[in-house]
Amino acid sequence: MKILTSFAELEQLQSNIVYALGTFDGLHKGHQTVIQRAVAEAREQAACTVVVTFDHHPLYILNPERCPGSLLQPELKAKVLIDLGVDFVLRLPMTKELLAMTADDFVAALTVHNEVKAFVVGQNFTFGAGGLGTPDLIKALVEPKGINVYALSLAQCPEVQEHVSSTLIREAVKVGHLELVHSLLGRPFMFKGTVIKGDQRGRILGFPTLNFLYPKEMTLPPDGVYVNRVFIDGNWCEGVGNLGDNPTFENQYHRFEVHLFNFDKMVYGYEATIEFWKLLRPEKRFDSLDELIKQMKIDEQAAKDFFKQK
Ligand SMILES: Cc1cc2nc3c(=O)[nH]c(=O)nc-3n(C[C@H](O)[C@H](O)[C@H](O)COP(=O)(O)O)c2cc1C
Ligand SMILES: Nc1ncnc2c1ncn2[C@@H]1O[C@H](COP(=O)(O)OP(=O)(O)O)[C@@H](O)[C@H]1O
Repeated sequence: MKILTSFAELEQLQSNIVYALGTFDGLHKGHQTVIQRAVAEAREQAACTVVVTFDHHPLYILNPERCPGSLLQPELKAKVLIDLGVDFVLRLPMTKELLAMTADDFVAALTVHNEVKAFVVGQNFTFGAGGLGTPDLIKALVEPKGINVYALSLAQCPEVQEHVSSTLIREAVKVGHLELVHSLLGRPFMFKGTVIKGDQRGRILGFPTLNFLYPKEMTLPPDGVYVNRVFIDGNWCEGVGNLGDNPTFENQYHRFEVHLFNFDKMVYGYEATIEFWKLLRPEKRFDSLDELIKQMKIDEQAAKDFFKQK
């Protein structure tokens, strides 16, 4: 899969194209339906699939304070898109100029220089200046040229009787409903980070932990203790983690740390991917180390039981 970042790079593409359009934050089940349809259509038409998306949410430019947290970092997003069979991603930098581009100009930029076979979008997709571009507008502009437009109905979420949306998933992450999030994403909620040095206290407590700074652009789950799986040093490991600022101790900072079962290696500086499977309990302040250790043992057993029953 190749990532393009400008219309100029897109123009160089010689092959027939099927587009999937969307912001696609999280690549949830609804997004996956749109992209899978584009990939299938491209195969039928001997075309390549180009997913057109943006590097940031529009509010990142318009009103950064209100910009929602992301559900998937770019590197992990690329991996999901590769697994879906996508050939190209046109990841447009979100800028004032792009936001001012009319919907007609946006469609023209995707069609004037390329041989396009089809567009696939979700029914509620809007784009272009003022969000005035709709699936019907794409149809009006390109169907006369023999280009098919498929506006797919929205994937429904049986758990809450609403359609699957990035907003719904963000809200579920923020309150710690990680099992619902898992079901709506079709995979666990995850982030990627680098192992940093902590206070070197974990090993003394009998619970060495990998420490990470939680990525600030990502939607933040509540502080608490989680069942996790971690990809590190080429393997997936099960574990139990804590997100928070360790109120039992003085002079702490907000971080995520995870104790892995069946792991015994020094991995400072390594990259890891951390999955969140379930919130076990809120973080709390303990009056003594013994009480904290006693609770960590209970947490460890709860996480092991979770994986055993899965
Ligand atoms: C399963 C688990 C549960 C934890 N729960 C709490 C907690 O409720 N309150 C707290 O202050 N710290 C909690 N911690 C964080 C520990 O205080 C921390 O891992 C320990 O102090 C080691 O820190 P270090 O890795 O910086 O050396 C938890 C850690 C783990 C692994
Ligand atoms: N089972 C394990 N789970 C997590 N980290 C482990 C484990 N065994 C060894 N380690 C290593 O020990 C380090 C954690 O030890 P710890 O005393 O908690 O130090 P720190 O506070 O720097 O994280 C990790 O960064 C990792 O390299």
